Amino acid sequence: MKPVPRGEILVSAEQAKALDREASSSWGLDPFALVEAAGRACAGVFAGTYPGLFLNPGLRIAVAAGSGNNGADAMVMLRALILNGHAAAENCSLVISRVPGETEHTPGSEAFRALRAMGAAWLPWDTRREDSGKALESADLIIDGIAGTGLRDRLRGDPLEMAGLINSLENSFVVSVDVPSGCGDTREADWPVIYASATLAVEPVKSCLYHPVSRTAAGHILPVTGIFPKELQESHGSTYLWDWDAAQKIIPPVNPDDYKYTRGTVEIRAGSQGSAGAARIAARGAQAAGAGLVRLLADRDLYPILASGSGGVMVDDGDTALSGDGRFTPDAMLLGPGWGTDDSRLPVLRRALDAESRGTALVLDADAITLSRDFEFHGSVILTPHAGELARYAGISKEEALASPGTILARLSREKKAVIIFKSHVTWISSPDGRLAAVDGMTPALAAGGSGDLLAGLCAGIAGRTAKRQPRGDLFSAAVAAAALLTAAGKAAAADSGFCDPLTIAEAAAKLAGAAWMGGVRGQRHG
Ligand SMILES: NC(=O)C1=CN([C@@H]2O[C@H](COP(=O)(O)OP(=O)(O)OC[C@H]3O[C@@H](n4cnc5c(N)ncnc54)[C@H](OP(=O)(O)O)[C@@H]3O)[C@@H](O)[C@H]2O)[C@@H](O)CC1
Ligand SMILES: Nc1ncnc2c1ncn2[C@@H]1O[C@H](COP(=O)(O)OP(=O)(O)O)[C@@H](O)[C@H]1O
Repeated sequence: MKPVPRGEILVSAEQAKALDREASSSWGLDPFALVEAAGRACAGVFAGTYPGLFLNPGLRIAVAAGSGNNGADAMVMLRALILNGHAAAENCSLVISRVPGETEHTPGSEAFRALRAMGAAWLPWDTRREDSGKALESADLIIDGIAGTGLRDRLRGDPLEMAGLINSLENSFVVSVDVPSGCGDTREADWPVIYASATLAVEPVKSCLYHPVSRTAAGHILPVTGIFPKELQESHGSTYLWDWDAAQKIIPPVNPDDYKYTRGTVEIRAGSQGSAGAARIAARGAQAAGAGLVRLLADRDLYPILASGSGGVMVDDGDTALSGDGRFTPDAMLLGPGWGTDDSRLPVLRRALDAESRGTALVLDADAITLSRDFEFHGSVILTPHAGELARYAGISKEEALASPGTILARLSREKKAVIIFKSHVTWISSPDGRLAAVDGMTPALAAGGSGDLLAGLCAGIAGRTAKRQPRGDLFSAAVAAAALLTAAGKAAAADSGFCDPLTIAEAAAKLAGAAWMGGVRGQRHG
């Protein structure tokens, strides 16, 4: 049987703890074995990713360790770096929040004793603060193991002071183990956190790393694998991290014998005075995602502008044209990019929702999200809010949305019977059936007006294409693929053209989507 394409599993701290318990009771992996495996794997991944750091024979490394297993992981990592010849024990120090008692037998106490025996300096933060500070200040590399998934509430006390000092050091490389200390499932924007250069994300990767509010603290996220059996992780995770490589596989390619009507048809209502560009970008997005026909219904005063140079998009006068009165009934509709929130839009919205109740995929973006707030959906809607729009729509603050996207979206998707794409520098996607996904963004090329219009178009294009194959098909997959495609296109366009306009990003998306969904299907029909 072919494996189902999947992203990477993301878990909450609770799920990680449940996994640890099961690993111990059913797989013979006790905490000592897990810490040993995690710490060694962290050393391997880190040394493999940053070989240049270890060219310095006098490299000074300091571990900042709390009293839990996160600190133990960090100490085992240091021990492995020393044993593998990456650092000399006499150049290494341990800054610890608590000295383990002589009779204590925990993964942390054992790792501490091993390093002490190897000759690493050790400094308790509370009684030797000045020396501890000097050890951290003079380190080229700081390994942060102050607190991981055992964090309760916001950082306080000695760990907070240690984190404050580490954040003030500009010239050292800081690598956090598992999560940057201070980062947790409930972290809010003003909670202190270590800002790491890189984070060794011990599998299963913790979802809080991808909460928009904490993502920048994690720096370069490096997955550390080979610790838990895959089956065990699968049974504890419910959220997946998708990138374009994985996401393109969940959408079927076009068929060699497809015709424009069978490749998926899309109808778009977008643009108003002052934002005609949004309509053009959205329409190009739908084409770039592979739709066979795209029809744009624009306000009468914009119609002549948009119709000229429409590049294959069928542009019509939206004041008189009705949905489905062209040559095709759309497989997917998109309402909203640059549309305005005037009440005169409501009859069109009502008709679109009527079509949605009969199974037509409906993407509601920007102004259409605001307009549809009090309407009921029927399972075929995709909403694409950014933080401000989500906050208004759900009656919460922007900060809440950015801090706890999973919880908020899961509830809202279920209540509204809609797939939701929550856009920010990390994009989160939820489905009414409980599925959750994140797409890492961190692509500043997309932080420019028009990227959201492009996403809406890509989304409608993919939804139209898949709806043609399977009426009432999986809109969640379409949404995940669209978000992953936008990010990949943003990166590709930035690499080629630097700061570029959304139509250039649309061209990059068309290239990626074409390579994924048009190649390699010779002699084979799909769907
Ligand atoms: N399956 C996995 O994911 C695996 C997980 N593994 C690893 O175990 C880690 C979890 O270890 P854990 O449960 O022992 O707790 P941990 O993160 O070390 O935190 C405890 C420390 O934090 C401190 N502290 C807490 N709250 C605080 C606050 N508000 N403000 C200040 N301090 C606070 C607390 O202080 P204390 O309460 O002692 O004063 C103590 O020092 C996990 O992240 C991963 O690295 C791997 O080894 C194997 C596989
Ligand atoms: N720094 C970033 N990294 C990754 N993606 C980003 C970043 N900034 C913005 N984006 C993406 O760009 C799009 C912007 O959408 P939106 O704010 O609606 O823009 P507009 O309304 O101007 O089209 C979203 O898909 C968002 O996820």
